Amino acid sequence: MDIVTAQEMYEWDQVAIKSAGIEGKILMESAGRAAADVIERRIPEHHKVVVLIGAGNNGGDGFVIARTLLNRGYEVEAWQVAADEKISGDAIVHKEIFLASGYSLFQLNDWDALTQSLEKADVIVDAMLGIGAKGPLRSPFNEIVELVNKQNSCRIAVDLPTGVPADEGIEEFDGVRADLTVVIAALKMSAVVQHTRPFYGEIEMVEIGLPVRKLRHPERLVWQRHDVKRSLPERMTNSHKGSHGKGLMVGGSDLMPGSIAMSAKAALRSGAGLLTVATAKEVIPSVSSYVQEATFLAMSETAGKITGHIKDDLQGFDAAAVGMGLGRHPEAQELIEELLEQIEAPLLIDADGLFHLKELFDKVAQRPYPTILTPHPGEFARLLGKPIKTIMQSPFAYCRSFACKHRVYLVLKGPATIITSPEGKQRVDLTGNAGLAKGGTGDVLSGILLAMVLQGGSILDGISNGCFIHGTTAELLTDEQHAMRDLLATDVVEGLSQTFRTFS
Ligand SMILES: NC(=O)C1=CN([C@@H]2O[C@H](COP(=O)(O)OP(=O)(O)OC[C@H]3O[C@@H](n4cnc5c(N)ncnc54)[C@H](OP(=O)(O)O)[C@@H]3O)[C@@H](O)[C@H]2O)[C@@H](O)CC1
Ligand SMILES: [K+]
Repeated sequence: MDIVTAQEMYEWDQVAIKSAGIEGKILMESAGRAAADVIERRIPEHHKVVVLIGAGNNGGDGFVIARTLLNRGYEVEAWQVAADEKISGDAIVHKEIFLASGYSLFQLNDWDALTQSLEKADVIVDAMLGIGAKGPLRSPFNEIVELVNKQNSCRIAVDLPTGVPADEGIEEFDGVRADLTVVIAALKMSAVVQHTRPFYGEIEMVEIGLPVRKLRHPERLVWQRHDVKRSLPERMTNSHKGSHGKGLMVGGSDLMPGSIAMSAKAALRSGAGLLTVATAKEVIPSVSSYVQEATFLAMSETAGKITGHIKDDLQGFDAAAVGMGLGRHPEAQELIEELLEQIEAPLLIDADGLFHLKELFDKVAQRPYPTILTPHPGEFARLLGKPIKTIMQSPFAYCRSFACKHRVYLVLKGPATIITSPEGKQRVDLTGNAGLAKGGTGDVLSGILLAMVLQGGSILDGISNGCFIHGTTAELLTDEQHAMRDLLATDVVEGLSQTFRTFS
């Protein structure tokens, strides 16, 4: 599923009109009818529907929705909330069809009448503004949005909730708080950005007949189950442990032995062939009691933290991960530096491994092998030297410029995890739930990602699949055995087999 900016959506529109000869009014008819189908499926026949119609093409969709629902016998009041002379483009055509079909249109001459109508409505359809909204809402839209948000009715937005910007990066706005948004043709960026996402409510996308093969796809999409099915490497029946990669995991300390233990177990549960855990000597017994399948490399330590250099040969590994439970002591920086220089394979850096990374950016960019960074927003903010709030208002832009500049794969973790390649391709993983908001789940994710990288295929597909599998496991577990409150990172490790079975 593509994620587009308003500009990209307008370009698609032009391709449809100019290259494929699909007129705008046909697209509008398709959009409106498809949205009406969604609405019809959601509401009982006796429900009273009010459709709020603006002046542009979003309003045009509204005329089609109102007519379609009236044709199908619903009780609908269509309210044109913009002045007649403002109605523009294809919306004029659909207003004429609406009127010529014998239906009456309410106009905003009397606020009391609109208020009463909204108060009586079971469903309010918001077709006032879509991707064409610019700047803070002007009158009467600002007042109407406030009024709509006060009602107890079900609010269904068309394309995007009125007032919500389509793109990222806009902080100040007020918008309709929708229960459901029927998204037209592609997800708009704001649908997955933290501060705008809640305005959308549930999301359902409709297809409107755009010429998909002719469109320039933005290399920014939601990674879905069918993508995982298509790209997850198959396990051959004649494979052996060496066929699935030899991984190295470096981290752990006396006060955080669980991090690396869960990470290692998650890697093995996700298909890693062989795994070596390099950790402080005194930590090995507690890690090995949880992960019997791993081998160990005892690192020299001071006060329970890894301090020494890796003496062993690092050449034989197919991928490595570092940082889980490592600690933030100064010697950790030297260790990371050493791994950046010596690991001749993909290297994933997580958690405490990211703490000193700012000082090592030049080493990261110089690596001729892939580097994968998996920060949460706080860690990413530290890497960028900017406030979390600033970054989370424009996460796509910050992720892309960072990944391209430092030549890394970046996994910005969150309810909408953004995965970016060094070339700037972006995928969003929307799986998972609040059950994952717990200590240790990040370590589990790192283990899964290491295993995915070890098993071959493209790195971008592998880490996208890993994020999907991690989130889906939480969903499966909270659907069946667990509540979000009690779900633990170790449950996710043990639940992985359930998820993998859905892909076999
Ligand atoms: N493939 C496609 O693209 C398809 C698109 N489709 C649909 O078209 C929608 C995009 O339509 P669009 O471009 O006409 O913009 P739209 O959202 O209706 O807004 C424009 C109106 O808003 C007004 N306005 C702006 N800012 C404002 C503010 N702050 N406060 C108040 N008013 C403000 C502006 O007024 P103006 O600034 O011009 O005075 C103008 O009247 C899209 O979301 C989808 O639903 C489908 O039909 C089929 C295919
Ligand atoms: K809308």
